[in-house]
Amino acid sequence: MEEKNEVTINHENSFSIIVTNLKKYYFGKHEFESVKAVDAISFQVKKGEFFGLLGPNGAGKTTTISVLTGISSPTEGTASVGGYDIKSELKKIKELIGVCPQEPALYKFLNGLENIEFFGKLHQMPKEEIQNRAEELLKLLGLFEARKRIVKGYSGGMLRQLSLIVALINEPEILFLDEPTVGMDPRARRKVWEFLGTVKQQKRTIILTTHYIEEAEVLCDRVAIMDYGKILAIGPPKQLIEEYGVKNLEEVFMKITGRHILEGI
Ligand SMILES: Nc1ncnc2c1ncn2[C@@H]1O[C@H](COP(=O)(O)OP(=O)(O)OP(=O)(O)O)[C@@H](O)[C@H]1O
Repeated sequence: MEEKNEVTINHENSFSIIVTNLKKYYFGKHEFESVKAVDAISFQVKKGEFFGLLGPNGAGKTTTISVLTGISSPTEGTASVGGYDIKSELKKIKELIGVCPQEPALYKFLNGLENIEFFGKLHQMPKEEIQNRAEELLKLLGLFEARKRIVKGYSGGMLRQLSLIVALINEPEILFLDEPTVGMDPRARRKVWEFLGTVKQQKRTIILTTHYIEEAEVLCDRVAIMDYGKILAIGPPKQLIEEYGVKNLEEVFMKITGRHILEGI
């Protein structure tokens, strides 16, 4: 049930992301070592949409984000982000996006606020703007009190929250979140969901990867269910649940694959 589209790079169109027949293969020395991490996927994300890539470990979610954000190059296929081509206009794309990677990339020996300031300066933001934005985001995520603590002492959940703030510091039009709540306790997870609800109201486009069913159902306008590099189903959570005549997205996945999403995690 893939959405097929020809990529037409149009900076005024209503799509933030257009992915067409995208492939990312990792080649090993031997055939059996090669992996089709992303295997001919096509989808579009509308401006302002909260779009989820939902699937088990190894489904190809992170690889998809890596290709769309220029961390790795595609084996085949095309994609545009913010109207710019991922192969030839990466510099423009970098100006539009914020990325919250699966492994937070922060400076452990700086405190939380210093980390935010560092990344704000990289974006050439004025000092006062960085301060104001940092304060607002730290308060929204409940990290304000910990802002002057060295990051080395942060818990895994706090590191993810700080990583989220860093990804948002420059007010990106398009936000990529790779498993933003992994390892968080339910309270911290709900706090982040609430926060992301606020971010969504700011009309940003958000692409989230997750293997948490509830996260996809609560946050996403539409989800693409991925497995073994392919998109198996795509649509609004409620619509998919109805279409497959089941109770939740976990059961949609089960109905298609005969497996649980969380199997093996
Ligand atoms: N650099 C790499 N070299 C070889 N294989 C890779 C590489 N990166 C990812 N893979 C493989 O590609 C497939 C997809 O991995 P990917 O990390 O994109 O999945 P995922 O859905 O994000 O899962 P997870 O949530 O566990 O990160 C997996 O089989 C993985 O082992």
